Amino acid sequence: MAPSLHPSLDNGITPGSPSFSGGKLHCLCSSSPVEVTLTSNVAHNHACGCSKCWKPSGALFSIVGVVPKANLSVTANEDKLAIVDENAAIQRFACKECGTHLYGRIKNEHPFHGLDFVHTELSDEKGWQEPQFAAFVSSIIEQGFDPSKMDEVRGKFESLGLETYDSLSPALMDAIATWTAKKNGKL
Ligand SMILES: N[C@@H](CCC(=O)N[C@@H](CS)C(=O)NCC(=O)O)C(=O)O
Ligand SMILES: [Zn+2]
Ligand SMILES: [Zn+2]
Repeated sequence: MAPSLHPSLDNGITPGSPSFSGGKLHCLCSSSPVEVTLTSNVAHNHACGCSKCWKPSGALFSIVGVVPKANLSVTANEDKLAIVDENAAIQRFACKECGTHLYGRIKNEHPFHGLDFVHTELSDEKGWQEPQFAAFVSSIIEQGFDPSKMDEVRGKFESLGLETYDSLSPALMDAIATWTAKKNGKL
């Protein structure tokens, strides 16, 4: 049996709606959940296998997309949030009670500065952009996944129509390289 990737991938992908214009995310606390309101859909939504992105229990991958930070606000119980790792490029704000990551923000100079990283599965609304690709796939081995089963994992993504990468997608890697070249005066 193919390994479980993520609940929103295992039974097929539900396409998002191009006219969807945002909604609310909640942490998993049964009382006083943290609420984040987004005023746009996400972009670049993807599966991430890295060790830092929040995954639901039992999932091998995170599903994470971006919104401009101006489109994100914490609208309830912000006092429950704390930064997971102050030194990471992405400062991930997690609920201190249930551990769910509500959003990740890039604090310093960075190609993705101005974008926030969010997990749309934390919303009850339908229409969020569907996952577009899988990133940092080989990183699941670092967390203890059996390397001999990687073909099954990549095959499952392929059957879903998603390309797999061991860093980010070519479009995002090109965006990072362009930013770096401009910073260094090469472009
Ligand atoms: N192999 C590493 C990869 C970590 C990594 O580079 N993650 C990417 C994708 S989320 C990143 O941009 N990280 C920046 C950060 O976490 O601040 C791991 O699994 O921890
Ligand atoms: Zn919580
Ligand atoms: Zn990640």
